[in-house]
Amino acid sequence: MPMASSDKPTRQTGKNRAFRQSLGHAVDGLKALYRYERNFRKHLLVGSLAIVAGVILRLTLNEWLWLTLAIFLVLIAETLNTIVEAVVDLVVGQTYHDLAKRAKDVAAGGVLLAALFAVVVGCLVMLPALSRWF
Ligand SMILES: Nc1ncnc2c1ncn2[C@@H]1O[C@H](COP(=O)(O)OP(=O)(O)OP(=O)(O)O)[C@@H](O)[C@H]1O
Repeated sequence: MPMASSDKPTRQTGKNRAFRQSLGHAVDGLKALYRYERNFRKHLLVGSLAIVAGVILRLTLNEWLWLTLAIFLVLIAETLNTIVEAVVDLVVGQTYHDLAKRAKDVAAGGVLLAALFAVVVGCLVMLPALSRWF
């Protein structure tokens, strides 16, 4: 999905000079993810619900580690997918290209792998926690 090219009104193309400036651009990246990527918002919502469930079910430290790893892996995979989509669109625009399709499909496959891992972790963590709760 093409993103707007005017996200950065400053139009900076050179290196960042300060940590605060780098951090600002990283936060802009997260805002763009949230604003333009529907799947990122969905994964963020599911991850947040899993955290609420984890608090209610009083997960152990070990369970929290696995759960947060799974949540962040999905969000990072979605970030990489968005990068690939943006770069492919930048290079080929609306033109069909087999390599563009491969790049986008592989990036989407990476998100699917991370999501499957999250489902496995969710089941392995939540089921024992649920059985402790009842
Ligand atoms: N330039 C292109 N050339 C060939 N195939 C393309 C091209 N652009 C997109 N596609 C195909 O269309 C699919 C959807 O591409 P699109 O850029 O719309 O992703 P998207 O729907 O935003 O993905 P996501 O669901 O991850 O947000 C890609 O996975 C790919 O198979």
